[in-house]
Amino acid sequence: MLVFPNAKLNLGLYVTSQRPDGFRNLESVFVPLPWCDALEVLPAPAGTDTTLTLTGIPIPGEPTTNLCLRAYELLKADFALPAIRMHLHKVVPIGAGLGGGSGDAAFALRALNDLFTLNLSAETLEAYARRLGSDCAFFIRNQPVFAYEKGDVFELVALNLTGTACLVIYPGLHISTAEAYSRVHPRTPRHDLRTALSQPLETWRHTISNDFEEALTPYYPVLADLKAQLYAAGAAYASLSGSGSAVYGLFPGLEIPPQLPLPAEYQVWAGRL
Ligand SMILES: C[C@@](CO)(OP(=O)(O)O)[C@H](O)COP(=O)(O)OP(=O)(O)OC[C@H]1O[C@@H](n2ccc(N)nc2=O)[C@H](O)[C@@H]1O
Ligand SMILES: Nc1ncnc2c1ncn2[C@@H]1O[C@H](COP(=O)(O)OP(=O)(O)O)[C@@H](O)[C@H]1O
Repeated sequence: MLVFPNAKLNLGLYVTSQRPDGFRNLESVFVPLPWCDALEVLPAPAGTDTTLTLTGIPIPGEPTTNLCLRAYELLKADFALPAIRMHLHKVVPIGAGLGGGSGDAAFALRALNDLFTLNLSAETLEAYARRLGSDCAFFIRNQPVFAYEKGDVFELVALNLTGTACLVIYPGLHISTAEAYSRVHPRTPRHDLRTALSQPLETWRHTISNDFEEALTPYYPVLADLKAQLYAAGAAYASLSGSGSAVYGLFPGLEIPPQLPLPAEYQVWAGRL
């Protein structure tokens, strides 16, 4: 079975309070971004062990800690799964605020559910996904949502950005999510995100923000430079995604987003949502 785990963008992100479990409560709207990895999951030939092979962007850490294998181990603890062969071709930048690893994990759960006819509901798959990471559950249903608590409880939002031209720029800075959270001071959101997002997209730049952007820009000034370049190129809205370091711009009036003169080592996704 071949699946294409996509990434996500955060439209607004407010870190609202510290939780007793060490995590933070947040409010954000998550939307799918069609920047995709490729993941193949097959039953292993008889008598062979489970394997994961990797190509594409190198993933830090031992392959045994890869979220795809962790997803398999999680289900295997509860169901009599046979050994499998997995291959992940990594395309989505890592430590970018695009949830690439979380998408892989959720798509691995979904693929295993389908391949071995486990008949698990989306709700049950979300419960497994939550155990792999706060972002993972979003990718089970993979539709625009208002996310709150740890970013793993959702309400559907009536937001349709399908077809909107979008440019995503990853400047090559791997910002660890834990480091990013440690630099943010939780506070009450200045705006109600759902109300702000229900207004025309052109108003968002005055009403919606990402708390990580303010906290991280002093350490990584390139984030502000990229955002300014996106606005100068005509973006109606531009922001850091998640805990960075990817910055995106939305260009609702255009068929395709503009090209920016960026260093060759930056990774860029240009297309329509
Ligand atoms: C910031 C966000 C916003 O969408 O995305 P990314 O920038 O990573 O894509 C998410 O909250 C990232 O979720 P995820 O990447 O799954 O984080 P996890 O693996 O669960 O946690 C990594 C670390 O981040 C911190 N963390 C994460 C989520 C949360 N609600 N509060 C936290 O304090 C904790 O220090 C935790 O140890
Ligand atoms: N399949 C995977 N793809 C990407 N990162 C993975 C994967 N499995 C485990 N990881 C680990 O997860 C961390 C980053 O995850 P990722 O979701 O890309 O971050 P972010 O959401 O901040 O962009 C890295 O430290 C990486 O080692």
